[in-house]
Amino acid sequence: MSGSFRCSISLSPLHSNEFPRIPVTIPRIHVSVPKPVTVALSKVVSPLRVAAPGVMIEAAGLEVDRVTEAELKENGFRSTRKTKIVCTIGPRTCEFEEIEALAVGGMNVARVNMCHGTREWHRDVIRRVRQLNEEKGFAVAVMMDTEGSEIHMDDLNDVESTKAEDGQIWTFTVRAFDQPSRPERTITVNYDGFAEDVKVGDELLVDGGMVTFVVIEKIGPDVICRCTDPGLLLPRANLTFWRNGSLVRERNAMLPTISSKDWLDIDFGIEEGVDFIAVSFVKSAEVIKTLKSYIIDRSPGSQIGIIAKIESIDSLKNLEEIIQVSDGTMVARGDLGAQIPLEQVPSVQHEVIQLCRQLNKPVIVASQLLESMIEYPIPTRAEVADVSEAVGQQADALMLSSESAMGQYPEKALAVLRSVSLRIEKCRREEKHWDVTDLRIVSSSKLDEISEEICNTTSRMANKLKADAIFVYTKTGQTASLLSRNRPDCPIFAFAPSTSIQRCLNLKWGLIPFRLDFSDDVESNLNRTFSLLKARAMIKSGDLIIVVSDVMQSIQAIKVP
Ligand SMILES: Nc1ncnc2c1ncn2[C@@H]1O[C@H](COP(=O)(O)OP(=O)(O)OP(=O)(O)O)[C@@H](O)[C@H]1O
Ligand SMILES: CC(=O)C(=O)O
Ligand SMILES: [K+]
Ligand SMILES: [Mg+2]
Repeated sequence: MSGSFRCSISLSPLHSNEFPRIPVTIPRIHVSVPKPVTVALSKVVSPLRVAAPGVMIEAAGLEVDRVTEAELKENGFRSTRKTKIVCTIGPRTCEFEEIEALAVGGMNVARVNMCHGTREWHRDVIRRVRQLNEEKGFAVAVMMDTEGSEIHMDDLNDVESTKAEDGQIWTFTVRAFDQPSRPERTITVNYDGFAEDVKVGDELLVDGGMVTFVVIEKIGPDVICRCTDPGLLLPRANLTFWRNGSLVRERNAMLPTISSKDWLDIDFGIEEGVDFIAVSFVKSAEVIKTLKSYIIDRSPGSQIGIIAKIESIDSLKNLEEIIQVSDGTMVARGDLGAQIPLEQVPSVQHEVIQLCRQLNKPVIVASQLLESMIEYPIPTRAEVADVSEAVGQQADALMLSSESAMGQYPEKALAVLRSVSLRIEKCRREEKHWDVTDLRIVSSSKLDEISEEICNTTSRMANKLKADAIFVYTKTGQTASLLSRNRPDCPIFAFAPSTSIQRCLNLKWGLIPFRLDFSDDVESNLNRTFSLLKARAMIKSGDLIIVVSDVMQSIQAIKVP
C-alpha cells in the first residue's frame, strides 16, 4: 500500500524477564519495507449499538469517552486538551442531568467529599456517574475524598451559616447540645482535647482566617473567645489555632489520619467500586501503605488509586516518601493555606508538581482556582492567572471545589478551566518546552528501566517527527504513565484491557484512555486498532503514529495505511 512505511526499533531479547547481558546501547534497528495492512474493515469493525438517542457505543472492541472523542475530532489531535479536570459534586450538581452537563463539559473525574452529605447521597451520586458512563458513553472516574480527623466545628444544625460580628463573645466547647438547649453563640468542636490544647491569647482561625477569634478565657470544656475578624461561620468549618505566628500542634497532631468514620467510608468506597480514594491530611507515607494493604486484603486485584492530599504541615517534611508510595497527589491548597503562611503555598505547589513529575505520579492542583465564580459568571483576572500558572507548570489535573459543588455557575467554571488549559498548552507547545526537563530514572529493575528509556525516546521522537499521536498498549497503565510524564506535544492513546484501568488513566496529563482487548501480537493489535479508529473517523490514512507497548520493548513509527 503506498504511503505507508514502518520503522521499528527493537531491543533484544523480547519478552525476556531477564535483562540481556548484551549492552543495550547497541539496539537492533530494523526498518522494514512498506507493508500493506490489509484487513477488511467489515470483518473487524464491530457492530454499533445505539445506547441513547444520538449516542453510539461500540458493542465490542473499542471504548473511549465520547466527549474526548468529539474534542479530538473538533480540535484536531494536537489541540486536544491535555490537562485533566476534577469536579466536586455537591448539592448544585448531584442530579443526573447536572452530572451529565459536567461530563459533556469535559469533567474527567467526579469527586465526592465525605465531609458533607449522607451515605445515601454519596451512593446515589456514584451510581449516577456509573449509569452515565454505561448509558451515554462517558468514561468519568469517581474519586472519594475522606473527611480525615482534623478539627472542625459542628454542622450548626444544618443552618446555612451564622454571622460572627466584630468584638462579639463566642464559646467554643467540646460539649454537645440538642438543638433547643444550644446556648446562643456557642459552637461545638469535634476534638475532645481542644480545650486543653489551646491557651489564653491563642488565635483561633475559622477556614484559614475567613473569621478570626482570640481566646480570652478557659472554663472547663468551654473556650471563651472574642471575634477579631468578623464573617460568616459555615457548617463544619475547619479550625486551626496559632500562637506567636505559628500553627499550634499539640496532641491534635496525634489524631489518626484515617479516623474510624473514614474507615467505614473507605469500606463503602471499595463496595461501590470508586476509582480513587483521596486521603485528607496525610502526614507520612505509613498511612498510605497501611491503606493500600487494607484494600488489597479487602478487595484483591483492586485498581483503586490512592491519592495523598498535601494539606497538613506535617506532610511537608515527608513529601518525597509520601508521593513515592501513593498513586497520585493533590495540592489541597484550602487547608494547606490554613496550616502554613499563605505566601508559602505557591512554592509548595511548585515543589509538589516537580516531585510528582520526577516520581511519575499524577498531581492535582485544588482549591480556589475560580473561587469568585461561586457567585459570578466570569472569573477574576487573578484567577485566570492562577489557573494558567498551574497549567503552565504542567500539573496533570485541575480541580473545582465549591465552584461546582455549590456555586451558581458550575458549567461556566468548567468551561474556563477548559479554555485556559487549551490556550496555555498551545503556548507551551509553541515555545518548545519539551526538551528541557531532565527526568530521573524511576524504575527499580533494569528491564523496567529499558521501558522507561523507550518511553522517553518515544516522546522525543514524536515531538521531532511531529507525530499525530502515540499509541500505547498497556496492561497495567505503567507504560502509558511513563509516556505522559514526558508531556509530549501529541496526545497519547492508551489502550487498556479493563474499564477500571481506563478510568484510572483519566487523571494523567495528555492520556486518552481507551478500553480495548488486545493480544501479545503487536501487529494484529495495530491492524485492529487502525480499523476500529478509522471506522469512527478518529484517525485517517497518512497519520503518523508512534507505537509502544507493555508486552514488547520496541518503538514503531507507522503511517496509517
Ligand atoms: N455533598 C455535599 N453536600 C453539601 N455541601 C457540599 C457537599 N460537597 C461539597 N459541599 C459544599 O461545597 C464546599 C466545597 O466543597 P469541597 O468538597 O471542596 O470542600 P473543602 O472544604 O474545600 O474540601 P475538604 O473538606 O476536603 O478540605 C463545601 O465547603 C460545602 O459547603
Ligand atoms: C481540597 C482540600 O481538601 C483542600 O483544599 O483543603
Ligand atoms: K475531605
Ligand atoms: Mg482539605
